[in-house]
Amino acid sequence: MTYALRTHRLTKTYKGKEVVYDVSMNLKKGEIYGFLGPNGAGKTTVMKMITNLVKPTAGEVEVLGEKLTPSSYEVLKRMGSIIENPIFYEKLTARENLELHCEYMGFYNKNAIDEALRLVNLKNADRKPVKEFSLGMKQRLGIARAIATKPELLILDEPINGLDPVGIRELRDLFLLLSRQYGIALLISSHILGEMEQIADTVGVIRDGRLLEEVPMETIRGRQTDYIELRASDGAKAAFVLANELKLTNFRVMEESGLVRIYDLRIPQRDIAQALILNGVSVDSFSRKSHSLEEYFMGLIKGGESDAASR
Ligand SMILES: Nc1ncnc2c1ncn2[C@@H]1O[C@H](COP(=O)(O)OP(=O)(O)OP(=O)(O)O)[C@@H](O)[C@H]1O
Repeated sequence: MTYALRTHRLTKTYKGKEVVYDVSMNLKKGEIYGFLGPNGAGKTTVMKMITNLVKPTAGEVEVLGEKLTPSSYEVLKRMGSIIENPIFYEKLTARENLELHCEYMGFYNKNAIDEALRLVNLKNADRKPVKEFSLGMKQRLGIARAIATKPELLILDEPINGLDPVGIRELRDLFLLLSRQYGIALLISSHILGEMEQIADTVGVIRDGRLLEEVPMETIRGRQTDYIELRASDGAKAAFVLANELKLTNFRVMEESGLVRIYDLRIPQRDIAQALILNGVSVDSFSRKSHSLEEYFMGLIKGGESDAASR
């Protein structure tokens, strides 16, 4: 197996406090890795260590098979990144910003700049000064800058933050294109789980500086369970009908106000609705659902919290 990026027991301590502890991540070539965690979990610190902006207290980073050292200039050229908000020369145009960056990186190639602007859909805006750009355009320009030097690995810290739904969709399509057509591996941090669910191949969940889990999306999908969710006028009464009239055991009343989830899908929805109504329970909504990444993630985070509380 060839990896684009691996970290081995990466640890960072600030003033005696471990903000990242023992993080071992494995990002395969060409894949999209969703790096998920709540605010303050340590995502940016991990990414700064990966890009050599911060020195690890302990542990190692391996980029494209090479161990990172303070003088790893060559391998770092094969990696593009946006950590925190990308900063540009505001008075210069998109193209001028990219030209300066490529020259600085020792990689000047007009075609690569054209292609990067085209890929992020800024070809028509390339003569505008950056100060006239929207947040979404700036994010896309940041990505154009990161890919103009043809990297094999991209590190993107919360690229979706603050974007509207259209901006998010554009970036999602771009990430898929970069990974699937250009074979670039992407490490993308986010706390917007729904977005990662749609594009990630692997998900790593970090909380309190610790990597709680690293798992292929396929495995999470395999764990998903379908259920019927209904909102009844009376949760307790609905439970009584489900247990006694329909002989169901695998269901849960989520809220006393009447939100019920039924995991046993053998009885048709129509029969369930009928039994409830005949027994004086009205049903406001009825739908078939499945556990999303959001619920999986919340389960992990909450599991952590209750462990901590019981310690
Ligand atoms: N230079 C520093 N000195 C001291 N503490 C720091 C420093 N940088 C980060 N921290 C702390 O490390 C923890 C992790 O921060 P980090 O920015 O890595 O989290 P994050 O997951 O990226 O969160 P966010 O999404 O809010 O940026 C936080 O408690 C933060 O206050």
